Amino acid sequence: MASSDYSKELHIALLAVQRASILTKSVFHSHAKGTLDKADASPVTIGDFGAQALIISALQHNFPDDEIVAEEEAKDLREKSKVKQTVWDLVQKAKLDDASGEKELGGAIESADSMLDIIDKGDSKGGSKGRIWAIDPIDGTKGFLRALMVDGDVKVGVLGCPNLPVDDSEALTENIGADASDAEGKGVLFSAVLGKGAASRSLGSGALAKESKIAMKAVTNISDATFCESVEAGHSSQGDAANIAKKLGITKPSVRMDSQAKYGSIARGAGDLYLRLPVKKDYVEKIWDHAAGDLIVREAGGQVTDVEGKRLDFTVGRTLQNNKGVIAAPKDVHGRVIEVVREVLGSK
Ligand SMILES: Nc1ncnc2c1ncn2[C@@H]1O[C@H](COP(=O)(O)O)[C@@H](OP(=O)(O)O)[C@H]1O
Ligand SMILES: [Mg+2]
Ligand SMILES: [Mg+2]
Ligand SMILES: [Mg+2]
Repeated sequence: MASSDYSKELHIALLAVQRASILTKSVFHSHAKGTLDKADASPVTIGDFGAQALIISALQHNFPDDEIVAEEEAKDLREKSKVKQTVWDLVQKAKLDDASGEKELGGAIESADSMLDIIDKGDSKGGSKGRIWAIDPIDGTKGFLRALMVDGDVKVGVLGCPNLPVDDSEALTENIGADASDAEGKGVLFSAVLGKGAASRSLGSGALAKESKIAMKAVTNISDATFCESVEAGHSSQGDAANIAKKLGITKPSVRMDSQAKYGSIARGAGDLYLRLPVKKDYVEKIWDHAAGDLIVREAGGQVTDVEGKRLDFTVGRTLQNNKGVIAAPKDVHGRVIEVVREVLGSK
């Protein structure tokens, strides 16, 4: 039975991210060598399917009664046997260096067909009752996210960021996009448990590394703040962000970064604000893009809301249909940021 302090959930989620990152690294490396057939499916898609299968298999082994909301579905794989085989080959090879960790995750998946069924176990409708995991097998091409919600509250959040340095003094000096290199020695895992603070550790491929507590940086003068936003202009309005920054007196250029690495970066004080400003009126954010980041930033001393200042509501299904955009900032300055966000968005 699951423990009440969520230590087992955290441990399994962390190990599962490490195992999934072994697979995604191998996808990116084989793609670089041109061994994957791009005409069949993009390497990112292959990585997404494989990572989702590995993660759900680990969660099911440990928490068989939990529901899972995951981004991908196996439909396309069922129709394309060649891609299915490619994913299956990758999944069979992705193992932790550490045999005891591999055992804790339930070991290998039985067959290619059971892999497809496992991928489709991520089809929960979500909601406000019971234990539900939210999973993004690969986010913004190279991050990983998982979070456990219980009765609509995020209790455990884990983010894997293979392209962020473990030491935050190096972070936010450059824009980190989809093509950032996957150099050895890089990679960080962020995590949080509700009420117990946030931590980071290096992302490895076997037993878990030792964690260090993280906290947001205090912002005494908001004009000195650094803000992050999406690399993709279609995901967050960079024009609105520039206007908001200007009104706050911010002169530093924004740091553009893929994935929920933005949440992890501000949570450890490498950067201060995360602005995600709606581009399309009808786009609804997905819970797997935000559940872990929301908890990690709040446990590091921040506040996370939508553009109107409402907390993100994870209880209404697979999407955040009650929210628009995301504004994350240290608690003390969050209210001021929202004021300016409303001014700028309201005057459009
Ligand atoms: N029009 C849109 N507005 C906001 N987010 C969008 C979007 N279209 C896609 N996304 C989401 O943005 C995520 C990446 O976020 P970011 O821009 O911060 O890197 C994508 O995750 P996936 O890459 O997992 O599909 C996707 O879910
Ligand atoms: Mg996607
Ligand atoms: Mg995503
Ligand atoms: Mg994804």
